Amino acid sequence: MRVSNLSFRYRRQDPWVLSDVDLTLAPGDVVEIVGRNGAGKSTLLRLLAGLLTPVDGVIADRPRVVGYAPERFPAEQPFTVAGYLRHMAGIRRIDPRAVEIWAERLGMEHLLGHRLPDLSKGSAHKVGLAQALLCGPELLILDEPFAGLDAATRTELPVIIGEVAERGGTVVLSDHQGDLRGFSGLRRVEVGETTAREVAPGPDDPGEAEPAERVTILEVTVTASRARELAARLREEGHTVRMSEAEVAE
Ligand SMILES: Nc1ncnc2c1ncn2[C@@H]1O[C@H](COP(=O)(O)OP(=O)(O)OP(=O)(O)O)[C@@H](O)[C@H]1O
Repeated sequence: MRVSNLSFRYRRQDPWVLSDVDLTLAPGDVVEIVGRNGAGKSTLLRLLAGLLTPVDGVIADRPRVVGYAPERFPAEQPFTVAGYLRHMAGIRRIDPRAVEIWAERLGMEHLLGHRLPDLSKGSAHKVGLAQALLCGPELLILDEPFAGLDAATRTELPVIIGEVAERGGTVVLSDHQGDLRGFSGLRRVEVGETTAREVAPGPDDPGEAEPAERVTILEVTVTASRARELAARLREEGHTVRMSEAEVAE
């Protein structure tokens, strides 16, 4: 995906938020957008997601399936969590049973029957994350995804991000709290003074000097009835687990 000479302002009389931005994002990239408050991080994320249109310049080769989780999920909607997520799955032609799988993964199965407007801030935020992840995004855009998350989900989210990247997806996110610092291979793009430029990884990042421990993929065949329990146990131990489509359909 290539961003060329991108410029954007919200209204004709407004100052430019971004001007002449060039950026290349490759499959498997995980890119953190950094910058001070008001620098234009959310604006750039919305442009990348295709929710805003550049005033000048182009965004080419955007992947087909885009998942976007906003900084603040609009919870004032007349749905239950399950109703909303199933509806989103329907729009995206996803097996609705994937809703339960993501709900479990994000620790929100107990919320499926709750009404969206009644959710706490953190729970509403999880619904925003779930709808972005449901579609199996090739481009995943997350605006402050760690904000307000409980400890278990804060630990799980980098694993999920790693899985999306591992299967060739591109992940772009803002992360004020620094939860992704130390993520191996993390690229960083700084937004400020209307420009966006690649900057070196922060001091906590392992970068190239300290390669991540070698990993291997182990395929395990297990009866469908035991799959979820085993997957949960392996995830608790910190492993990345991906289940086959057959299990999603169980
Ligand atoms: N809908 C909008 N209409 C007009 N101006 C906007 C709109 N949204 C954002 N802006 C302006 O665009 C600029 C960039 O805002 P943006 O939200 O992208 O910054 P940010 O880096 O994400 O900030 P923060 O770190 O506080 O979330 C700011 O000056 C903001 O006031």
